[in-house]
This record gives sequence, structure tokens and C-alpha cells, in this order.
Amino acid sequence: MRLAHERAAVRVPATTANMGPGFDSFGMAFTYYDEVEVRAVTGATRVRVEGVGAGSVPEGDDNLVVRALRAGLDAAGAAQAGFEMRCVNRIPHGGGMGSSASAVVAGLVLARGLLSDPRALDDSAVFSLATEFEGHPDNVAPAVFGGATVAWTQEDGAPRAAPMPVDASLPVSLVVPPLATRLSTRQARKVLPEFVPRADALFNTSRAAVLMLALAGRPDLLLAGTEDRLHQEYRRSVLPSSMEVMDSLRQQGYPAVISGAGPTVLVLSRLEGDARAALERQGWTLLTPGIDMEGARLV
Ligand SMILES: Nc1ncnc2c1ncn2[C@@H]1O[C@H](COP(=O)(O)OP(=O)(O)OP(=O)(O)O)[C@@H](O)[C@H]1O
Ligand SMILES: N[C@@H](CCO)C(=O)O
Repeated sequence: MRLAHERAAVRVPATTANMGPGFDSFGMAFTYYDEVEVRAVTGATRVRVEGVGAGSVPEGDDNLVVRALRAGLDAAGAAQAGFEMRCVNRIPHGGGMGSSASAVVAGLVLARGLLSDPRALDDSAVFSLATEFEGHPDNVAPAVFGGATVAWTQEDGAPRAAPMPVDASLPVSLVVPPLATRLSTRQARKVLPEFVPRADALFNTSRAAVLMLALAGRPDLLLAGTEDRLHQEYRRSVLPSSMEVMDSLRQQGYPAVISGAGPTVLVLSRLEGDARAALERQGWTLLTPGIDMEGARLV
């Protein structure tokens, strides 16, 4: 396989994961994007980052997007090159909006855009490779395929994903805490127990099924369908403010959950009035994107 194009550009959506009961399996993509452009060059790799991560993420071959791009070229059997990359980043890092999954998917889709035969890195290949990077498929699936997704790992270790029916006009609010309260997924996974009570596993099984019905057009079931006993409460010690916000919103009737590993809070409805004003006064930022139905795509 050879590199047939000097330039490629990608737009990749932010995502949420878990959505309450669907720990490590449910996800959804938003119309809120990182954009990356790359050129293959003969010299060394140079990454220019604008927006989120400028001055903090690596600017050479150790950049996550470049690492994924190189992994994609290797998987397709293509030659490597130097790269000039420009990243326009909007997705917060360590915020619970899937920034690392989006970065990896962006790199792999850019590799597709440089190849003589893009079929060597189709969506299914990108999904598998990106899941290897991430360790779990829940953010990767919506970043690749768009919409709402359920993802799982087969007995043989291979990741799978399928679309969940979702009403694309479902209003969504993302309540993002001030910059100082970012939390790495690694840290948030360390506080989870290895075993959970059977009653809690049963609780989540029913709520996950209810959430699928709710997303497909039964908004009256959203509050029940976003209950969880497998991960959120265990993370309270590392997400105290987010858990407080989530609890308070749920008491007011909003279907609120921790987005991914947090600390962003996802609300599956429009947040209005006093609830919204109080959070904004405390320095939280409210985002109200739509649901992205396309996933990452070359532009
Ligand atoms: N666009 C990017 N470019 C380079 N590195 C990135 C980019 N996005 C994320 N990263 C790396 O991934 C790290 C964040 O990954 P992490 O899995 O902890 O959080 P997240 O993906 O934002 O949250 P979550 O998985 O809970 O949704 C950043 O600190 C950075 O090292
Ligand atoms: N399912 C993952 C999402 C974050 O990557 C978690 O909650 O740890």
C-alpha cells in the first residue's frame, strides 16, 4: 500500500459514554468537533495545536493523533513519512467527552485519507484499532459511526458495535466544570471495585433496557433509564462536585448522569431557568450540541 495523497483533513465528534446504566458499552456522538489537517512531508513531524491542549499536548511523534495515524498506516502496510499537522481542538481533555477516543479516531481516519486504497482502513478497521488504543469501545463506537451506539467485546476479545435507535432531535445539555477539575479516565477507573453485588448488576440490566426504549422515543422513561449502581457512586470521592450537580438535577426531574468518566455532567434534556443560571454562576459551562449522526469523516 502507498500514500497516494499529500494532504487529508478530518472532523471528529465529541462523545459521551455510559449514559448511566450502560457502563463501558453505551455511547453517543455530539455535533461538537475537533478538526485536524495533516500533510505528509520529508522532514520531521511537527504538530500545531490551537484551542484545547495548546501548549500541553506533545507536538511531535508522541502526539496521540500522530501515534494513531502511524498505527493506521502500519495496519494498512503503508510506508511512514514525516507529518505537518494542525489540530483545532474543542473537546476538553480529561472532561468526560471522549477526547482521547476522538484523537485516536481522527488519526486513523487521517491515515485512511492518505492511502491509495481507503478501504484498507474502513470504519470497522478504525473501530477495532481505536478500541485497542483506548482499552474499551464505548467512546470509540459513536466517534466512528455517529448517533447512539452499544459496543461490547466478544468472547474472543474482538470489539463489536451496533447503532441504537435514537430520536435525533433529543435535546442534550453538557454541563462542563471549570478547567481546574479535569479528571483522567485512568484515575477514575482506579476507584471502581472489581466485584459488584448481584442486585446492582440486575438493577443496571433493567435500566439499560429502559434507556434504549427512552432514547428511541419514550422521553417519559429517561429518568428511570438513566439510573445506575455500577460506577457513578463509586466515583463520588474523585467527582464530588459533579455528583452533587447530578444529584441536584435528578431531584429536580432532569435525567442527569456523569458523562463518561466525568467530570462533565450529561443531561438528556434542555437545561433551563434557575437550574441553568445557578450552575453558570458557579463557573460551569453549558453546551447544548445536537446529536451527530455521521461520526468522523474526511473533509
Ligand atoms: N486532541 C488530542 N491531541 C492529543 N492528545 C489528546 C487529545 N485529546 C486527548 N488527548 C490525550 O488524552 C488525555 C485525556 O484522555 P482521558 O481518557 O483521560 O480523558 P477523556 O478522553 O477526555 O475523557 P473520557 O474518556 O472520560 O470521556 C489528554 O490528557 C491527552 O493526553
Ligand atoms: N466507560 C468509560 C468511559 C471513559 O473512557 C469509563 O467510565 O471509565
